[in-house]
Amino acid sequence: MSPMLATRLDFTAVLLSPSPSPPPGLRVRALPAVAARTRASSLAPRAAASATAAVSAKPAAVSPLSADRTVVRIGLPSKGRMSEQTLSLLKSCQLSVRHLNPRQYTADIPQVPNLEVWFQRPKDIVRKLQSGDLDLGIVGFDIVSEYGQGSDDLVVVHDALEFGHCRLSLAVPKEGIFENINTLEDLANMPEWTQERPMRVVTGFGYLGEKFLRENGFNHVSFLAGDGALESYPAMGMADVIVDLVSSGTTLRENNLKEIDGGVILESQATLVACRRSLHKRKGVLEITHEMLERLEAHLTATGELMVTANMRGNSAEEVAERVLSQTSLCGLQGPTISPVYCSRDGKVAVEYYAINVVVPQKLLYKSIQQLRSIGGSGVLVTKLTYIFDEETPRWRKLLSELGL
Ligand SMILES: Nc1ncnc2c1ncn2[C@@H]1O[C@H](COP(=O)(O)OP(=O)(O)OP(=O)(O)O)[C@@H](O)[C@H]1O
Ligand SMILES: O=P(O)(O)OC[C@H]1O[C@H](OP(=O)(O)OP(=O)(O)O)[C@H](O)[C@@H]1O
Ligand SMILES: [Mg+2]
Repeated sequence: MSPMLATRLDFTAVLLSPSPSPPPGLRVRALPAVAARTRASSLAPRAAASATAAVSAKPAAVSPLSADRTVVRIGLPSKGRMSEQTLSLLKSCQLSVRHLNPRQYTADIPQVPNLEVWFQRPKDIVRKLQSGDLDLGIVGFDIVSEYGQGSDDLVVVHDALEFGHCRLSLAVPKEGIFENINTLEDLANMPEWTQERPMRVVTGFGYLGEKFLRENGFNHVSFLAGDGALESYPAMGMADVIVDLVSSGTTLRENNLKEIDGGVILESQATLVACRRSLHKRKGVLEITHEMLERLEAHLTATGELMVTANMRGNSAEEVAERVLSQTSLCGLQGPTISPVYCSRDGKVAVEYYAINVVVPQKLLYKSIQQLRSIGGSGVLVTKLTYIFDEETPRWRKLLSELGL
């Protein structure tokens, strides 16, 4: 069977009929704001927020939560580039996954006794979270949005796990009839697209792609579903434009394609997602979610920060503090910690040196060392940080309020 499935969608017809309402029992809500973040690039995600707007969604097969399952389940990507990075992030949070046999789809995290790991394809993680067969999952926001379709069954617990960064973007050929097409508006207004000859779009993101083009005034569009190497389709004459993930932009460039202004549909990175009903009803899910969230937040806050310790001669802690605070790179999280270093002088306890502990961003390390030296710092030690736990976890508070707890 052909790996592709051609879907022809004439928007003239689609737009004339009223949008179907969401099926009963499926409240469509805005997903968290990863998509709405603005990017520094000139390709502003014009309709990024639209990917979160209310739309019709097919109901997932929602089964009642199985009451006889007492163990909590998390789904992790079984393949693809997210798989290794997910395991490595969990390991950095002391949540190492013990996977005895690579052909087995289950594993565990010894640190969290009541948690079972299931390796699944990313799209299946989303589907199984919706059906309640998984309670938690780590998956890209692109997959959550495409397969979750705004469903209220899913709750994004952590929206920025800081890996798997990419964007879902529309791209067109650089040359030929697209040579002077630089914006979404230019593309929509091309006289070439008619009911008989619609703009042919190839994508693996049929739901998001269709919704984006419909909401941006495209009238004559047909879709072709493709799984990979989509950048080859225009050159093969099989599609006019593509809607696919872009990270560095290399694949587009190497295949003579370009992004256009307003063509970014969604910004994505890895997220921790939960099944709403599990959070409410399954024993242990909320507690495990809390622990994972605390560890992930504290670890990601600590990433890129270093602890710098140095000794400095001085008459008092205050006098040393004054010197340290005069340097802009040495202010730490809440100012430096300064403590006396005790030594024995003529049989008595004396203080000649003070130890300074300060957390500095990794990128300011060298500047901080220079500043420490300039005010008399010596014996500088630099340590990586595993966690920075704040007084409270903002995302936990947000989750509780989202759950009405
Ligand atoms: N080029 C990229 N750079 C960074 N992250 C990406 C890139 N492409 C995809 N991703 C992210 O990684 C996730 C997994 O994509 P990947 O292509 O590795 O696996 P897959 O889609 O399961 O495999 P396949 O493409 O073979 O079907 C995507 O859903 C997306 O969130
Ligand atoms: O902007 P870039 O950094 O070049 O990355 C973008 C490419 O990465 C993904 O493909 P992948 O490597 O997963 O191959 P696939 O097409 O087989 O899925 C995506 O589908 C693009 O083709
Ligand atoms: Mg891929």
